[in-house]
Amino acid sequence: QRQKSQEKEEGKHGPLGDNEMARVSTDKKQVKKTGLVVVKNMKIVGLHCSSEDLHAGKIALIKHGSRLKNCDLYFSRKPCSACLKMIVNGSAFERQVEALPEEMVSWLEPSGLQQVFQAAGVNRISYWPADPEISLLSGASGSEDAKLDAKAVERLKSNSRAHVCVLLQPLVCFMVQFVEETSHKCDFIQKISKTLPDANVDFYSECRQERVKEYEMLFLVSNEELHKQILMTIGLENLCENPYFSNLRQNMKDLILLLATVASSVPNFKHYGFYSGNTEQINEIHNQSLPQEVARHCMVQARLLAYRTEDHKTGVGAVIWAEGKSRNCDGTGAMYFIGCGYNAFPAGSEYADFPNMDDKQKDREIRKFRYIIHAEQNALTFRCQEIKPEEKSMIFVTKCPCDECVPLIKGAGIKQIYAGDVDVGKKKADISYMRFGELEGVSKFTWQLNPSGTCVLEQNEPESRESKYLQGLY
Ligand SMILES: Nc1ccn([C@H]2C[C@H](O)[C@@H](COP(=O)(O)OP(=O)(O)OP(=O)(O)O)O2)c(=O)n1
Repeated sequence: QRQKSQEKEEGKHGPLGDNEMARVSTDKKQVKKTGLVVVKNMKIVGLHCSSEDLHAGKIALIKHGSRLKNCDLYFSRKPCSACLKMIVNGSAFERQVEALPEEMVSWLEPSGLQQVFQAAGVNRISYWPADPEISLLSGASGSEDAKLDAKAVERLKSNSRAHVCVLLQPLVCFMVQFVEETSHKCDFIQKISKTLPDANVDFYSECRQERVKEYEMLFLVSNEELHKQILMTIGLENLCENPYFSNLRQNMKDLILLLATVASSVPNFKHYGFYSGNTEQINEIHNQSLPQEVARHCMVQARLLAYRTEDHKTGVGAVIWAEGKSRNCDGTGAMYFIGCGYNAFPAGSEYADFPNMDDKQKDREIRKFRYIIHAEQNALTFRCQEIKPEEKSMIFVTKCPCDECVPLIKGAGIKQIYAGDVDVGKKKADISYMRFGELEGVSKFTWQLNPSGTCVLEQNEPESRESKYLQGLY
C-alpha cells in the first residue's frame, strides 16, 4: 500500500457507485490499495494486491478460480460485496447439499454436481479492522452506499459456509522484545554497523521510528472517533465499546509495531541496498536488479517468514517471485509470487523428533544440520507456480545460500539471488558458504553500500523505473 500509487487509483476501489467515484476522485489520497494473502493447507499460494481496475478479491478469483475452494484469505480491509459474492460462491450450495440425505448426494454427484462443488467456496476470510477508505464516510451518499454494501456483505456472510472474521489476537508475551532483538542482530543491520562503524549508533532506532510512523499512517485510523464510525459501518459495532475498543486498538498498534520492527531490519539507510559487485553484469538489461524499494519489500517478506523457523537459533526465510513478460491484472504489476519457505525440520515432524544442536556440540550425531530443510529448499519444494526458464525469477533469502542450496537454486532456473552475505566464504563443520562467491550464471545482489557511488545510483534508477514497479507492487 503506497500513497504514491494511490493517486492513480482515483476511487476505482471501494463499494461505491459511479457518481460516488467521481466525488471520491477529488480526494485521491484517501484511497489505498488492498493486500491479500491466499493460503491453502497452511501454504501461501498467492500474494496479491488491488490494481487500478480490480479489487484484490477479484484478482484472487481471476488468478485461482475454483482452486480458491477451501482456501483461507487474509485481507488488509473488509472485502466489499462485489468481491465477497464471488469468493463465497459455491460454499452456500455445498452447505445445502451437505444437509441432504447421503443417497441423494451420491445420486446428484455424477450429474455434473462435481463442477459445482469445485466453485470458489473459500473457507475463512479474515480482515484488518480499519477500512482505509475513510472517504466512504464523508458525504451523505457515500455513507449510504457504504451502509448498503455493509448490509450486503453481512447477508452474503450469513448465507455462506465461509467464516468471515477479524483475526486479531494479542501478541504473545515478549514477542515485540524478541523481534526487536533479532531484527537488530540480523545480517543487514550488522553489516551496516560493521562497515560504517562511525554511523550514528542509533541509526537502527531512527529507521525503526520512521517505519512505525509510516505504518501507522497506512494501517491505523488515527482518529479514534472516526475508527469507531468505520467499525460501525462495516458491522463491527460490538467492538466500539470499551474495553473492546481500546483492546482492539492496542492489538492493532502492537502488530503494526512488530511489522515496522521487522521491516526496519532491511532499512532504507544511506546508499545501502542489494547490489551486484559485477558492473558488466548490471549493464545487461536482463540482469538488472529490481528497484531497491521493491527488493527491500520482498526481503522484508522473507524476514517475516524467518520468524516461523523451527531452528531455535537461526531463523531463515526465503521468497521466490518471477517477472512475467508484461504487466498482469494483479496490483503487483509484472511480478507474480512463486513460493516461500523457512528453515524447518521435515514437514509433519513433531518437536524433538530430530536433533537440534549446532556446530558447538561435539557429538556430530546430535547436530541439526543433516535434518533441517533450508528456507530455499522449502520455498522450492512448496512453490505454487512453475519456474519458467524464459522469465526472470528471483529468490530473496535472509542469509547467504549455503553450498547445499547454491546448485539447487541454479538448477531450478532461478535467475537472480538477493541475499545477505555476512557468511560468504565461511566453512563450518556441517554447513559451509563457499560456493556462493564462485557461483556463475545467476546474478547475485547482496546487501551492501552501492559500489558505484551515489551519482550512478541515480542514473541506474530513474524515477520512471522505480515508479513503474511501485505502482504495481504496493
Ligand atoms: N541460506 C540458508 C542458510 C542457512 N539456513 C539454515 C539452516 C540451519 O537451520 C541454519 C544454520 O545457520 P548457521 O550457518 O548460522 O549456523 P548456526 O545456526 O549454527 O549459527 P552460527 O552462525 O552461530 O554457527 O540456517 C537456511 O535455511 N538457509
